[in-house]
Amino acid sequence: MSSQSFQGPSFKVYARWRPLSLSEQAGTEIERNTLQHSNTNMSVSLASRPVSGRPRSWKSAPSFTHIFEPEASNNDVFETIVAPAIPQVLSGATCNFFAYGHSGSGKTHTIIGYDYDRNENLGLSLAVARDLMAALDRLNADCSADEMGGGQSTFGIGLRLYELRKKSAFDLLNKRTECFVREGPDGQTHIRGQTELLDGGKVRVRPIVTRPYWTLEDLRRELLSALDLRSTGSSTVHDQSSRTHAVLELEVVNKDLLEARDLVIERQSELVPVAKRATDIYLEESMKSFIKTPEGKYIPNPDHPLDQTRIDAAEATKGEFEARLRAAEDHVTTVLASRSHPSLGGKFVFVDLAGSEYFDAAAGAVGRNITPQDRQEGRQINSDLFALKEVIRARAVKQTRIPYRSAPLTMVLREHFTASAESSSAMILTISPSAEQYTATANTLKYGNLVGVAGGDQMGMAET
Ligand SMILES: Nc1ncnc2c1ncn2[C@@H]1O[C@H](COP(=O)(O)OP(=O)(O)OP(=O)(O)O)[C@@H](O)[C@H]1O
Repeated sequence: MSSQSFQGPSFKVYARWRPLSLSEQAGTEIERNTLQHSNTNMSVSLASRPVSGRPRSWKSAPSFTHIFEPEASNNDVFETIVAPAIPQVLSGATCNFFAYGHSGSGKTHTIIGYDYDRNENLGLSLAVARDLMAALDRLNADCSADEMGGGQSTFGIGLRLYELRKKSAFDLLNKRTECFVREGPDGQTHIRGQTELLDGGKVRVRPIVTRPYWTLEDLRRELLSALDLRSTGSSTVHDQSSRTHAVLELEVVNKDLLEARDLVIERQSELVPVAKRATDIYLEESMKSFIKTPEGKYIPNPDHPLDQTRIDAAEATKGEFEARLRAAEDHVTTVLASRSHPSLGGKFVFVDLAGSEYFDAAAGAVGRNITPQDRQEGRQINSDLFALKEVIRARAVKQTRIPYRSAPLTMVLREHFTASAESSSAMILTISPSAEQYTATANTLKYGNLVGVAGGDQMGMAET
């Protein structure tokens, strides 16, 4: 397997043929041909000549950085696509990897894997967790002796794992608690859980949970048990899991960073009752200080002039709590900026994208009636995938306005795309060579081709 280097910030698209499954081996295979172009990209052409029905064929642009044959192991894919990004993450960058393919095409096999005992078979996320943890162990060993053994600066991996479905995120590290994707007044997207009422009128809204791990064994055990919570179990087109995008984040953290972020949540919860009290006082004073005349007009109330001092005092208290929140937010920035090592905050993000084939009656993939809810979910998934492609295109051509707000998926991905100037992203298309899966395979490659053309080196793409 030739190893290619991960070059710069452009968006790369890879395709991975899986082997025929036992049940598919009796049937025919898609005729396929891969062509290496001088711009180092590859194109693929497909044909299917069914015994009955009309023959079909399709040819891509040279939009694929590499196409893996069915014999490629998970380790081959890891070494080619993900391992070269480890130094970037260790220098604080965010690297994103998307898996896209129809049900049963090998997304879980690629991202998580099914055999955890052999290095060769580990999925990309577990393999990178292994190498990242080993690199962090080496960094920790370089730290001063008093920081060892769970010290404030000791590096570990912060894991976040959730499923996105429409505007909701289900937190798999927190019993699948439903969280909501919203844009805050600061223009940033926040994924926040249910509101908790605490003593003293405090209101806490927790973000998606980040669980820190200091050993690979702990991370692996918890990750696998959290994955059991993914919507339904079996690998069929009826899977709920096919209708959600699963997001898995591995971030370099230390206790300083985690505590600084916890303090922001604490300060936010303290601010809520104080801000509410300031609003209540303003409304109360405004209502008391005016009376309605028999003609229906509002005039100042001579018995209760507006108590501006009371309003100002409540606003001043609110201002103090807002300043405390800003200080906590600034502290997070300071922790990241004053990091003893640039790794802190570096991140791998894996996104297992929902496919739209479930809803494509024409593909013949659906074994039951499509309900209006199915259709609505299908439209949402299609609009997420379209929005993702458009974001990738806008970034590639350095458009001033990137349409992150077009869909919940891109709203959530925005922080990962913009986390660091050096961020790198790639998409891995998983495809089946079985002729029975021709439509689904061609649809996957067509989407990847659009993404590759949209996000690739424009000069290179022009060459066909
Ligand atoms: N490259 C591969 N090499 C060997 N086996 C593979 C490969 N890709 C997939 N498989 C096998 O094919 C089956 C289906 O793969 P997998 O569960 O990863 O599909 P999926 O795309 O995640 O499906 P779903 O979306 O329904 O969850 C599994 O038994 C898996 O081990």
